[in-house]
Parts: sequence; C-alpha cells; structure tokens
Amino acid sequence: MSRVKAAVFASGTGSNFQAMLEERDLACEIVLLVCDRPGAAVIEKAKQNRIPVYTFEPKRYATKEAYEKEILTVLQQAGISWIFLAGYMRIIGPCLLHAYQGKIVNIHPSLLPAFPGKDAIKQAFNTRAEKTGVTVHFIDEGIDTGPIIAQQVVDIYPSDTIDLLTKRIQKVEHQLYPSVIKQLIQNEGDL
Ligand SMILES: Nc1nc2c(c(=O)[nH]1)N[C@@H](CN(C=O)c1ccc(C(=O)N[C@@H](CCC(=O)O)C(=O)O)cc1)CN2
Ligand SMILES: NCC(=O)N[C@@H]1O[C@H](COP(=O)([O-])[O-])[C@@H](O)[C@H]1O
Repeated sequence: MSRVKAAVFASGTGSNFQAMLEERDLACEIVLLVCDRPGAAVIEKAKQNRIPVYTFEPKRYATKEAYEKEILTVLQQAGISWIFLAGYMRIIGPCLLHAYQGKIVNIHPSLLPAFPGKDAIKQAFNTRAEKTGVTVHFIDEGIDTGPIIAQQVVDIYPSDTIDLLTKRIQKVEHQLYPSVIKQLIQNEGDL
C-alpha cells in the first residue's frame, strides 16, 4: 500500500518542519513544502532534504481564491492527502478548507483559546501568566478556533526571558507535533 503523502505549509525558520523530517516513523511521507515567503529559512531546509518547494507570493494574485486554486492544483498533482501548517502565516481560505476538510492541521504556541493569532508567546509572556503551552488543532474557517487535537502545558518562570520561554515552547512543539501526526495517520488507517 502506497504511503500517505503530506505537504507542509511553512514560512519561518522551519524547526517544526525539520522535526517532522527527523521523526522516523511519522506514518506519512512529506513530499512538498508550500511557502509564501521566498527566501524563508525553511526553504533551505527543504532543499537540504531534497523536498520539492512550491513558493508563491500572494501579492502576485488578484484574489486569495486565485492563489489557493493554484496551490490546490499542485497539491492534487502531488497526491497530497494531509496538510500540516507550521509557522504558516496566511489565513487558509474556503478553497483549500473545502478540498481538505478535516485534513489541515496547525500548531500554535499557546494553550488555545488563550492567546490566539500572531505573537502568542509574547502575549503570554507580557501578561506574566504562570503557564502557557502548545496546541495542535484542526484548521477551520476561523482563526485558531478549529477543534483541538492535543495540548501540552509549558510553565513560565519569573526568571524567564522571551527567548528562554520560546526555546522551551519549541522543544515541546518538536516532540508533540510529530507524535500527533503519527497518531492522526494511524487512526485514519484504522478506519
Ligand atoms: N483558516 C485558518 N487559517 C489559518 C489558521 C486558522 O486557524 N484558520 N491558523 C493560522 C496560523 N495563525 C495562528 O496560529 C495565524 C496566521 C496568520 C494570521 C494573520 O492575521 N494573517 C494575516 C496577515 C498575514 C501576513 O500578511 O503576514 C492574513 O493572512 O490576513 C493570524 C493567525 C494559519 N492559517
Ligand atoms: N500563529 C501560528 C504560530 O505562531 N505558529 C508558530 O510559528 C512558529 C514556527 O516556527 P518554525 O518555523 O521554526 O517551525 C512555531 O512556534 C509555531 O507554533
């Protein structure tokens, strides 16, 4: 039986992308990186791992639907059945949401519904909360409102700096995300 194929949508440093690639029994094959930021560090990581990259610049398209239709064609030609977002900072629109209903997953650096949106770590740090964490959730039409799949708490210490907190959060992300992906693919296979 051919392996399940997945695409990663990422626009940042790519540490979660790298963690997925290093997970030996991820239960799926990451065959494509989609990135909206030419020059993003994650693109170099894909090239080092010989993973095809599809880069696009939204401002070159008249509408979000136009660029999502082009991405959808690329995904379908590659036989993609799951999409994992990791630092992808674009809102997924109706075109991709409909085509990949229940198959688009995101990782977010807070205990949703606390601190949604961008700069979640800074939000938690600046409120001097005692705890924050990591959430893996399905994507829906809202922002960070999709069904939660898994969460893990990360303590905030009085001596913390935002960099120390970020490092602790990302260490949890790099363990949690691959573990959740593996479980999702195995559960799908059990259906
Ligand atoms: N339909 C959804 N798409 C995305 C979600 C989601 O929950 N539903 N999560 C985001 C990731 N994210 C936080 O986790 C997030 C990303 C981007 C934004 C945002 O306001 N983006 C603006 C500006 C983008 C830019 O110009 O850089 C936008 O795209 O309009 C908020 C939260 C991934 N996608
Ligand atoms: N709102 C979404 C969001 O803030 N996502 C966050 O972007 C970072 C990407 O890092 P990476 O590029 O090193 O994986 C991750 O910490 C992820 O949780």
